[in-house]
Amino acid sequence: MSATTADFTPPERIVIATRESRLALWQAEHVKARLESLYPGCRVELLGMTTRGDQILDRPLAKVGGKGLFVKELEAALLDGRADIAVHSMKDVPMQLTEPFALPCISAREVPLDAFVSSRYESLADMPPGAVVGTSSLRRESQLHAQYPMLSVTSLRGNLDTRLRKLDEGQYDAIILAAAGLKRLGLADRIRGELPSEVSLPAAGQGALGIECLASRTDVAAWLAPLNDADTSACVRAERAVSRALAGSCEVPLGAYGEMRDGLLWLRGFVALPDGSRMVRAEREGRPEDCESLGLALANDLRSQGAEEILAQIG
Ligand SMILES: NCc1[nH]cc(CCC(=O)O)c1CC(=O)O
Repeated sequence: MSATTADFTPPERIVIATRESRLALWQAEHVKARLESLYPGCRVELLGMTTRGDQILDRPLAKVGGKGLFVKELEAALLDGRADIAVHSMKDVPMQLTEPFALPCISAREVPLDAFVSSRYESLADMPPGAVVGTSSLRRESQLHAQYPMLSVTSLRGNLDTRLRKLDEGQYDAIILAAAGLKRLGLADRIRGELPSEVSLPAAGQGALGIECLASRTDVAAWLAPLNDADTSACVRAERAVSRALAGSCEVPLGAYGEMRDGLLWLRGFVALPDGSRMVRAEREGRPEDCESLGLALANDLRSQGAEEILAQIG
């Protein structure tokens, strides 16, 4: 049977809106290559854009308006038809998408774990008291404080290259980054070790790519369908439901991580104070079809242990 049926016409041209950081461009090129191999006759073009988020990357995101800053300009290009799709790290996509937009595709996840990067030390356990660990998120910070109270945890900003440069200049003894980003940029050799999820529970969506388009573009959703990974999609949707229910898109010390285990989705989450002095955790297992309600149930488990009080203190 031909690929062309009454309700499916293969694309002739697809324009991908992307941020221009090295990581964003890698991700857009990756999706471009996959679309080109799926649809050999199709021209796939990148539309690079600098977002407001990129201009202020060295300042704490929570102070300047949150993660939405990285997607707004890309969404503007979808709205006015300059682009058909936008490729995102799922971790950077606001938990609540606004009305005309949809995320029809979440592709197979790269390693979701955080990575320990250091030229001085082998591992967190190897670091002496007072050694300085740089991290860009309250989620990592709170977990480090809770488990390695004798280390000095300080903030680390900038894109991946900037963060590695700051480490190499000696401003930190070690830094924690998402392993997926390092691998995508060919920097896997910088990873001294991946932190197990028991040590650093990942952020909702970490390691997964999502493709956004206008909800009205059912043609685009059909083109993207083969790139969707059902397991990753269920896990990430469950993780985002936890985060959405508790915190929206704000930068808070919250982790949510789903894994498929014997056909079931095993979901874990936590909420903590940045200094790690209080932390609530929960886990649940459920059917992947029920991913959203599983996430909401886990958020309720965390609430019943005081998650909202903790978040209010950070407020
Ligand atoms: N917040 C920045 C960001 N967004 C996505 C990644 C890494 C790749 C991914 O998680 O998919 C990173 C870097 C990091 O957290 O170290």
